Amino acid sequence: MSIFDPLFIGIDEFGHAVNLSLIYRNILIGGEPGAGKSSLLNTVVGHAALCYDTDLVLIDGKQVELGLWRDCADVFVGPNLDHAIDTLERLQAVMDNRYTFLLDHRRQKIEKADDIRCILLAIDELAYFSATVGTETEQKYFSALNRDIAARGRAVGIIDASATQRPSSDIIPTSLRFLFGWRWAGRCVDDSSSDVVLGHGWAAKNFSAARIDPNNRGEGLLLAHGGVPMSMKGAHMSNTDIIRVADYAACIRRGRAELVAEMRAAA
Ligand SMILES: Nc1ncnc2c1ncn2[C@@H]1O[C@H](COP(=O)(O)OP(=O)(O)OP(=O)(O)O)[C@@H](O)[C@H]1O
Repeated sequence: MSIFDPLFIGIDEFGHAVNLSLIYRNILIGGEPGAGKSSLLNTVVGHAALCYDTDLVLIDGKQVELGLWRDCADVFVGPNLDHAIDTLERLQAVMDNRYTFLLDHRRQKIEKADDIRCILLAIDELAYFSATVGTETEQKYFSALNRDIAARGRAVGIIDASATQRPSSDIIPTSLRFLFGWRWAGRCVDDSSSDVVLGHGWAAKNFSAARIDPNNRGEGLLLAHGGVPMSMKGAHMSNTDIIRVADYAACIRRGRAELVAEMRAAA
């Protein structure tokens, strides 16, 4: 699989598959606790884990939401703000190097044929790093780094997938939201929280994730290709499913790394 191909993320209200292209995009996932955010993020990470052209950078304040992918990840960050900041700084340096490459080759974005590995940056839970742990200065620095990566990373193959259970304007200011082309709102407590994820004004037009049945976990409003929020149910992998896919992905990734090392040694 390639990250340049659309990924299956669930079904719409007619039962049709919902496929989402993630390359050159970021995705914001918001909703109340239990809405199904981690489930959707796991689907995105699982797809990327199986892609031959994608590295994984996973930042998970709770550790267990994305922790099953740890063996597939190039970097796995737990509840450690210093480590998260250090990781985003390194990602920023990679991003800058890639822009230098593009400039040198008179190009504006990387393409599939470039053989440059894309990077999925997945963050669960955004508010943990931007508003809970550390000093205010560190939190602001983390947010600034994440904003920069979301703003400039897309053209150089860095995809930002961030999830939060606190869809409020202090965690997702408008300036940050607009950097996420794709947005998914699981059930939210009220219309304004739903608008924080999807964008101001959608609730007034009857697109509010506050109307989702709290028992219908995984149901959400997706703002993507069509430009209008669509109702959909996210694909869900059980713990066992994730372990199976993650073990398989770790195995093929290790195999690839060994193959590359062998080819380099032979060259
Ligand atoms: N798409 C889905 N289909 C079926 N069940 C789902 C789906 N998504 C989530 N669930 C159920 O809801 C539970 C909570 O989902 P999940 O952990 O993804 O929520 P969350 O929004 O990430 O919660 P939190 O903010 O507390 O981390 C899951 O354990 C699962 O049982």
